[in-house]
Amino acid sequence: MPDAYLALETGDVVEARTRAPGTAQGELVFTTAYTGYEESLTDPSYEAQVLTFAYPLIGNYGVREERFEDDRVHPSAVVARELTDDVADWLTAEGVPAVDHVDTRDLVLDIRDRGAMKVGIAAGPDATPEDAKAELDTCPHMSDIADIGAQVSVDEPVHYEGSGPSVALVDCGAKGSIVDSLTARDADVTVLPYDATPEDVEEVDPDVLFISNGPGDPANFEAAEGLVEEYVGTLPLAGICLGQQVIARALGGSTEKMAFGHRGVNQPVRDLRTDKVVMTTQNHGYTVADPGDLDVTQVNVNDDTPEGLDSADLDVITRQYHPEANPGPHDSLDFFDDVVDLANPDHEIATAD
Ligand SMILES: NC(=O)CC[C@H](N)C(=O)O
Repeated sequence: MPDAYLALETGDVVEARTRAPGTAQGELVFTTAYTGYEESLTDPSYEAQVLTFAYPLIGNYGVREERFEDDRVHPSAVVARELTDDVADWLTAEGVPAVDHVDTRDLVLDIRDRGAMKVGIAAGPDATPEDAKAELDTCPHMSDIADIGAQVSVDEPVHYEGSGPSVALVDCGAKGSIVDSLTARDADVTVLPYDATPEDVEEVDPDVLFISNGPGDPANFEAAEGLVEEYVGTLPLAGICLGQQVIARALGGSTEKMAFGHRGVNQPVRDLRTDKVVMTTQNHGYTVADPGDLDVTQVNVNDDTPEGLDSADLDVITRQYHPEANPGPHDSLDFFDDVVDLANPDHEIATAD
């Protein structure tokens, strides 16, 4: 007997089994990643989304805090073919609804056909399809969640002492492993709130300004865009995922929503300078449509969307994918060497031509 329901924007109601009770709403997205569920479920970029795992069994190697990217679960609900008790217990304790016994192959095909869509979920002994529909009816469009940055960012600056270059990391929902990747290279990292002002940056007096990943529409991160406009040409700039999108927007470019985005750990990316392909971890639903003053240096092999933007003149390097590789292949960890090297006056940025 089903005791959970997913109300889709298609009008369909999908029956499921409750693994963690509650009601939830959000944008229904899927990841094809077959490992890394702890990292994905604690990735702030998944805020306000309902995460469907395309891989059929999730949780088979337990739940360990040392693999978390943040101190809480970010998707508003979780959908799978089968979730282990470890994951179900964790999500129950976190108060995040989770359902399984769903034909996720079918659901993923729906999302691919229709594009990312809103979903309402009701799970638990008293749940009804009407409860799920009521959640769907009040679910905002992702781009309309204007304060999404406030839901995922630090409130006050946080400092990680290091002997190397100073990096101001604007926290639009930063994954912990981005901080770790910088501190592992001796960077002195100050994490600033998503709405940091130029005065906040001046207090840090960084060598590099870094805009982090984060959830939702990059258009809702105006303060970070303002920092890029303020410091381009004065400070070297770097960005990952939402950071790439914010930097492109600030430098005369634009972003747009994708049909269903890229979420997984085997997205192929071609470097236009070397013609080499690397495998990457991705989690995004928006993309840079116009790179503005930046050069496209890397593209997605599947759909040609920009994966890397650089400018030697403006001193900027960005990636759309997640080079910190938690989870995922380690092919691109050297991006962080390049970020730290931006503080070196003799650094060189190789652009595509
Ligand atoms: N991981 C991210 O930073 C995601 C960026 C943005 N929220 C998107 O969905 O495209």
